[in-house]
Amino acid sequence: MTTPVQDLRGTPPVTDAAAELARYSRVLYERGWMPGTSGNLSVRQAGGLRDTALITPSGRDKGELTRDDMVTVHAETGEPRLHGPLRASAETCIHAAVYRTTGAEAVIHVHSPYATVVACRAGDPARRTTVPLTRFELLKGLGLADPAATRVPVFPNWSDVPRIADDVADWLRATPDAPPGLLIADHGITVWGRDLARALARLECFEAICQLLVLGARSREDHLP
Ligand SMILES: CSC[C@@H](O)[C@@H](O)C(=O)COP(=O)(O)O
Ligand SMILES: [Zn+2]
Repeated sequence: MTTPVQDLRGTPPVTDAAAELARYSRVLYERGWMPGTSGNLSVRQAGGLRDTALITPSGRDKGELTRDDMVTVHAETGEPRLHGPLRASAETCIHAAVYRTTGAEAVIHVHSPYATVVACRAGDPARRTTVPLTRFELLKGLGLADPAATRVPVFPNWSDVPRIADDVADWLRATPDAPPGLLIADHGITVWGRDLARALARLECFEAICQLLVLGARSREDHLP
């Protein structure tokens, strides 16, 4: 994908969540991280609407979305809140798993190339594995308790997506110091944060670290607890 990437920092502030989702989706599509309708984004609503989230629709070109395309779902179950013409992302349950087990307010899932290569190499079709990350300066961009080392989980890419969501929720409940992201084998990466800007910044760090790993940088395991 060679189209210039719109500079988020140069665009006017957006006041509503649905328009912000559309804007971030367009930027991620233009970056080449959401090819062929892949990828999905969501934001948890605030205040009295906190039990709901807005998420991108399923099967749509993520570079063409508008604020009117976003779907309202229950934040922690993923069930549709309002029934309209568009179906919520097929991976809504994974976003809901993150919302009910972390303090996340925004979740981004993309099929970015280097994270996907790492997820292919480290993934096991039958069980969860982990990728050790140590020493990389970019770890400081993940908001970790210990910025020197972490292990990123790689979940099996079950065809039954709710099974992936159950694996994710189980692991996040059992791993209080989990990094704010996960890999799905042969599939992609999901990252979260207190808002879309923070989730995007963390996604960029994950993708850049995965690029270093693919290019041959070694992440020694001898620093891991
Ligand atoms: C191009 S197939 C990609 C999908 O199977 C899925 O992995 C994905 O990321 C997007 O699903 P969606 O239901 O559009 O949110
Ligand atoms: Zn996907």
